[in-house]
Amino acid sequence: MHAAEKKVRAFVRVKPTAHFAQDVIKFGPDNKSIDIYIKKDAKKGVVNNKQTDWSFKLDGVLHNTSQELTYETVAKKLVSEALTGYNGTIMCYGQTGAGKTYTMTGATAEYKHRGIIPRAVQQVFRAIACSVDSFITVRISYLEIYNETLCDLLSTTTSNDMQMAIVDCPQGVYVKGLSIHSVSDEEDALNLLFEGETNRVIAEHSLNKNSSRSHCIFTIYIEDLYICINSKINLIDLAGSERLSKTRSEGRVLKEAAYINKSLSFLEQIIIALADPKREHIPFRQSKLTHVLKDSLGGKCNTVLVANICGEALHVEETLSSLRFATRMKWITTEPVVNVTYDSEETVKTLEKEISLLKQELAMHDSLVNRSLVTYGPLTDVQVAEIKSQIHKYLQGAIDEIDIMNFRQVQEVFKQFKLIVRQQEGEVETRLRSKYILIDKNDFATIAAAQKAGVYVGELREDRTKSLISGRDLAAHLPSKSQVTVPTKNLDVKEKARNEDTVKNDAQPSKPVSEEISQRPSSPPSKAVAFEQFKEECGSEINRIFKENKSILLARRKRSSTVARRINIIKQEMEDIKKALEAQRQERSQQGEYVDEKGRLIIDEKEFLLIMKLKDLKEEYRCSYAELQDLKAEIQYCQHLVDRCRNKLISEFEIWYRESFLIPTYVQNALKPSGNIRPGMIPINRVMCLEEDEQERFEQMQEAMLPTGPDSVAFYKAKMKTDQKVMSAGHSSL
Ligand SMILES: Nc1ncnc2c1ncn2[C@@H]1O[C@H](COP(=O)(O)OP(=O)(O)OP(=O)(O)O)[C@@H](O)[C@H]1O
Repeated sequence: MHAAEKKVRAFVRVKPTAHFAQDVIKFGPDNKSIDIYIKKDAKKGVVNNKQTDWSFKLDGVLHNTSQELTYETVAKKLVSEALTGYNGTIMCYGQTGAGKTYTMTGATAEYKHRGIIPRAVQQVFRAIACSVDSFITVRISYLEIYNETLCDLLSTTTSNDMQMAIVDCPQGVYVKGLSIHSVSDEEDALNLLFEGETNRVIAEHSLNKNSSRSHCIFTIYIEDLYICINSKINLIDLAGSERLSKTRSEGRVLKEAAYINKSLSFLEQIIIALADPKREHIPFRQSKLTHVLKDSLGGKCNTVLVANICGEALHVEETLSSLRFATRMKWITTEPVVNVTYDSEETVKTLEKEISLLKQELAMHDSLVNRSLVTYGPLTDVQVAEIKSQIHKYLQGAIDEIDIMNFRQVQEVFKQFKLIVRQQEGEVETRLRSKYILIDKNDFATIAAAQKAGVYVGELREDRTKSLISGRDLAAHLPSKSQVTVPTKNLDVKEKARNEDTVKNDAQPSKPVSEEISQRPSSPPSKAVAFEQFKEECGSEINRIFKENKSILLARRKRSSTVARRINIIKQEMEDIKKALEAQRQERSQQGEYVDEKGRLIIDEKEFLLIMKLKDLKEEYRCSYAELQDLKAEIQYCQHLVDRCRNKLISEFEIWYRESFLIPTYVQNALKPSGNIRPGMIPINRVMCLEEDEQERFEQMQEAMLPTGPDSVAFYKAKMKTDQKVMSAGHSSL
């Protein structure tokens, strides 16, 4: 991809102070230039050639500028370009205490004062939330360079001296051994930021007790798998740049200051070298800092520098040094390019070559098996129409097979079948809708109303979120008491039982939930007592159906044992008749048998009657046996319904009991009819956790009361989690 040349952008941010040296520091009206005036040193005598005033031109002067405006000016564009595949680097440079960390991370106690990193994280996740067809992954790393040692601020292993090294590779520089963490949302990313912050090595320093003596690089890696681009945003908080003499350091702090000075002066050298187009070799490897920043400074990256300065006259030397550094940075040119995960042009070429080879291979294969008419290109309209007609013939039974020609044709055949299935599904649904009313399965109120009115409510298997109510118009059916409630066969007893129960039900309407809440006893009643109450009130409908099914089952069982008894009697009677017939036959054979002119045996009337009786009994036996079989099937079916009703009754009772007597009042409020949670929707474990979990309650309260609105929730949640971790680490170390 062709890269357009760009300059590094440099801004200066002035830390607010009550003692601003207005005679020394002057801002230009364009808000881009800054002039420094130093009075001539009288001690140096009349001949004093030392320069006393300087003028610097930058991309912007941020004086008395809010964190928000600073972000808008410095970072917003760079972050949005990172989302389109450009690497970006933002660096804060300046003396200790000048506001680098404030600019980069910000004050973590207050959302309004958050710095560039949390805002960049928010911008990235907002962009992800807004994009419809992207598949973006975000990962985070946090590196610290302290005394020329690489340190992983987010290391998950206990020993941090795992071999970390800066590695140059064709894709750029990376730190081997640095942990990179996937994050799914803003809060996740902020958790890592705050965790890293607490891990930063803090050294005591005579200028600022909490001065950071290390360089920190927070990196956001973005990868869009959908459009195959990736990028990273390096957000760098450099160590204080003050000169050694001024720090009055000693011992370890002196050593730290020496390292810092060395790496920053190497950084300065690199910047001078980069700004010189004639320079061929840039000594990036001189220090860890410059090596890590190789991509960000001289590379294909958008780079922004913020020089943080103090406004007091006392710090004018450091201010001058920082402004010089910023001006030099502005000379550097970069060539930002989109990082494509793979070279699409090259891939297309390779694939085209492969396709043409495969086509040749196929043609050769076809000619070997004498298949000369096969084509492998996309199907024409005529070919698609031919396939359609074949499928219709196949479905009508006119043909038994569809000829398979090639893979495209097979795909088209499946596509056409799918279309036909969809079309038929649509027709079936239209037919169902003309006969039934579909209601949402979770719309318990409507379902309960329908059931109460005796309307059969079934479930559509294809779409389990819908329930099915028979009848064209629910309103028309609700008052009707004659609808079937349970999907049984024509069971005669159910009608009467239901009508009786429905009348009872109508006389005892369920109490509204809010009323129940207000009447809640101080301690929960025993389950046995509560169960009776439940059956009378909320569970009356399911209890009614349960009782109804049970009575049907009992009736069927009674009938079944009557029929079984009758079968046994018939069997006994048949045995007796068979014996009597046998005796008759023996008697006949002893007395001599008579036959008619056609040679058929003649029997007496008694024997004839016995045979007829046996025939009737056999028929009765057959019918009773068939009825018994039917009854057995019905009993099994009814038993199944009774079991289901019993289970439902018990499970609904359990939910009702917990929600009525065990859930805390503030959750009860959410369960009120006006609340967005309906009874039975909250898993009880979670509800009980809520009661125990003060933490979560606190979070809820925070969400409701945050002064800066819902945007700040992720920030405060992450902050709170980090504080808790620190506190618990503190407790455990006590
Ligand atoms: N623009 C600003 N507005 C308000 N307060 C600021 C601003 N800049 C810095 N501060 C405050 O000044 C103090 C020092 O700032 P900060 O810690 O950011 O300095 P630093 O340059 O990062 O120092 P170090 O080199 O030690 O990391 C902090 O208390 C910070 O809140």
